[in-house]
Amino acid sequence: MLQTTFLDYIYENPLMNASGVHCMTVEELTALENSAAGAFITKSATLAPREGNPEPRYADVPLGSINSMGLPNNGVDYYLDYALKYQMNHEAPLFFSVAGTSVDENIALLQKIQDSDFQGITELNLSCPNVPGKPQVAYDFPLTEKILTEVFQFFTKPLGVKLPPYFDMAHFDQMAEILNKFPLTYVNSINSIGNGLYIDPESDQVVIRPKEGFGGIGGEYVKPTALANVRAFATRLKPEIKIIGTGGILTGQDAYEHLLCGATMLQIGTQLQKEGPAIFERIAQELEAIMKKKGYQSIADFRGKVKTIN
Ligand SMILES: CC(C)(C)CCc1c(C(=O)O)[nH]c(=O)[nH]c1=O
Repeated sequence: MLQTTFLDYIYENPLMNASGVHCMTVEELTALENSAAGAFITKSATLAPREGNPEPRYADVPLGSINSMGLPNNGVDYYLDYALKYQMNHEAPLFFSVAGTSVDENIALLQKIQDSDFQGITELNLSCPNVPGKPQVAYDFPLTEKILTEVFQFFTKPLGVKLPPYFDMAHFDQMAEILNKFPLTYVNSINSIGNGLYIDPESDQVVIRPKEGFGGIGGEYVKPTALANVRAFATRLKPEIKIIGTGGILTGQDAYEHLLCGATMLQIGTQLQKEGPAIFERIAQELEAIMKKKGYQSIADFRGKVKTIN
């Protein structure tokens, strides 16, 4: 009932982890393999391993989470090694995330993947930092177009981009116009809402050490923004660019709403961090129950069919 075709492969369901959550180590990735998740993705990798920011750098809070991890990861070779082993005895394509801390590093990372035997799907995290004083890459439209132009000179494998949220109709239009120029497999929207601040009510203190407590926000807080971004891109991008919906998925109803907005695959971050991989079974069951109640046999029956008020 939840079968989902993505890039010519039929996944059991559209549910997967969001990059960064439960995907840093082989152990965590293996647990996702063994869960009810239809697919899964690795932690955004850089060329060299990175320690990341000093802890505490992640905090669960009542309505979501806040993080300023600083891109801790075991380096691209660690994840490529895992990916090449994984694809030897699994059919379902693995999603592989990369996030260079410079344009050059992004190109080097993708060149490495292009030259490898990796057969899965690559996700370029465009929330990666830019030169100090300039906004993240995905908020720098000319730079985004420059990077994608350079990438598609040599990269021929399936590629998606992970985007931060946008909050202005002109930005949806401008970003979609750029993305429509490239043979992208998908757009993953949204990444955490950048630079939020959470204060502990007991201690009057922020809850993460880096950046004086400023960090990306996930969880319930972000669903309306996530749904808007999914819908905005689903209605602006050429049909061959699919949408992966991420942000604020805690229940089957949240998953259903992302699908109504036009998402094909669904990524879960904060609530996976809170609940563990058992969440995939729960959300799959809740989503199936909603579909049954509404008389749908497949997701294709309602994907993208959110109603407006005419
Ligand atoms: C924010 C960056 C560190 C530039 C990229 C990695 C990342 C992080 C992170 O590793 O801090 N956290 C997120 O919520 N989203 C991300 O894309």
